[in-house]
Amino acid sequence: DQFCDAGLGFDESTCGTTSSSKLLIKGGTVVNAHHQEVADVYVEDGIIIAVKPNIKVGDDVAVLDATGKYVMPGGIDPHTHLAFEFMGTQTVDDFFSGQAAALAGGTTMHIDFVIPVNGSLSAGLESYEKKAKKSCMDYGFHMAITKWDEVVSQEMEIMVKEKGINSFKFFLAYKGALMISDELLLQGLKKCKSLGALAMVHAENGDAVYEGQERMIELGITGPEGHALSRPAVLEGEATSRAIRLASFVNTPLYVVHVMSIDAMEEIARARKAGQRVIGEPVVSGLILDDSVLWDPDFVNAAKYVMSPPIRSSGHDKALQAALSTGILQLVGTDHCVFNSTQKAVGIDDFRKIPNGVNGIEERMHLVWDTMVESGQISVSDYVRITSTECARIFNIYPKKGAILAGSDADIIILNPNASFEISAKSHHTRSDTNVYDGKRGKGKVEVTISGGRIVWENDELKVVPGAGKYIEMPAFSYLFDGIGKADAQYLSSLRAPVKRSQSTNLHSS
Ligand SMILES: NC(=O)NCCC(=O)O
Ligand SMILES: [Zn+2]
Ligand SMILES: [Zn+2]
Repeated sequence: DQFCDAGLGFDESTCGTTSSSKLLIKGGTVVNAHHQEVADVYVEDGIIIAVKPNIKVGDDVAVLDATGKYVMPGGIDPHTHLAFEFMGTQTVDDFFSGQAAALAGGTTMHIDFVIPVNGSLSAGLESYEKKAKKSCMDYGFHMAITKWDEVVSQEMEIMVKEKGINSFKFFLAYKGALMISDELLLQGLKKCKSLGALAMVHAENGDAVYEGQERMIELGITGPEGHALSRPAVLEGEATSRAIRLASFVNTPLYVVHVMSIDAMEEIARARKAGQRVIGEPVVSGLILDDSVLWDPDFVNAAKYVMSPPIRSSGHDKALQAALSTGILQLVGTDHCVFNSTQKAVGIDDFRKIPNGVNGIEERMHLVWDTMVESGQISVSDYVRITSTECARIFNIYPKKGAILAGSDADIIILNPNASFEISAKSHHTRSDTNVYDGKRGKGKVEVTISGGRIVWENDELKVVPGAGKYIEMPAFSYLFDGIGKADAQYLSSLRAPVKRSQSTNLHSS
């Protein structure tokens, strides 16, 4: 058995496999999204075989003592960008380094966004399949739609029916690059609905953002603060509202990615209250940071926080936390999209050129625990729901993922609520030289990560194997589509009801 250390100087070519295929986790509190109990968890060949008290095993089984600790499903990050070519450069984390960082922080699966090549979905998928060959943990794909024609429409069908992709992202921002029109969004929503695929939106008004950027430059505001000032929350609220209303018009479920503001969150709350199927995904940066950092006189420090939609002023963070704890927002992502300080420095004289994106894949599980559970805002079960189970349900891979149940994949973490964590750009596992959470400390530490039945993180050591990660196909028609057809049928029959008109007295022939 040979493992690979994911630290600096790692040589992917020298790695072998693997650890004991039989594992018993003893005496921990096993937490699922709807239940928790003290029990043992027995794992064989990457699958959970049994969850019950006092499981007896032979000497050939590796035993982990989890007494006094929580045994939970590994995190699933619904929103990442690894090896992403964006704004003239490429993210520093690829499918190996990003996933290694994830495992060190208790995340055992992520869903990344395939970007089409010149609008071609199949070319985009081919390129991401190559990038993902070095994966050391399980992953799935969403796909962006960047242009519209008959070929794209047919390729969407292939992606869903043959390639295991059940979600498509529409960018309403990044004018001149990824941004699409309302006309395309409508076509895309209709196609998603017919395929049982989930439409996702990056909700900012890209035309207005462009206008806001011009304004800032005219005013001579060229630093990172110009990023926040040029794309205020009202533009996120507008695009969120527009996308939600168009999804309502088509009657198809909608997933709003990186909800960063009260404005966007309130649009989601309103729609959900009216019975619409809208999912809201806050990301860790929006939950715990505020935009004061963008005014830091040190460019390197300010630029590392540039992402879109921008991190908002203090108050939005707390409101998003409250929305998460009360079910207005459903799950937490990261939008992990990392550029180092040299890459960010391209925008030293013009904030519009700073590559957009922040880290989070390694930090999400700790920061959500500390912010939401330690503070008393949510229960441990709800923690499992918002970091893992809800994602698995939305993308239709539950209970293979997102649960500690017999038959589920053995993606498991052991979290010690009495230990503490500290985040540092010096010791983190992403390839970036900066970290937007540098210096943050908190309670609750992921002491063990098990991925596909193998212990990959223990005693602060990472042992990962490139190529060990599997592509997880995600079937269409998740629970979000249940009943959509019935609602359509009711609507249609209401339209077909004859209109009773009396003979008009004003119409008479001469
Ligand atoms: N969010 C961000 O700034 N970068 C990644 C691309 C996106 O998700 O919009
Ligand atoms: Zn986005
Ligand atoms: Zn993103």
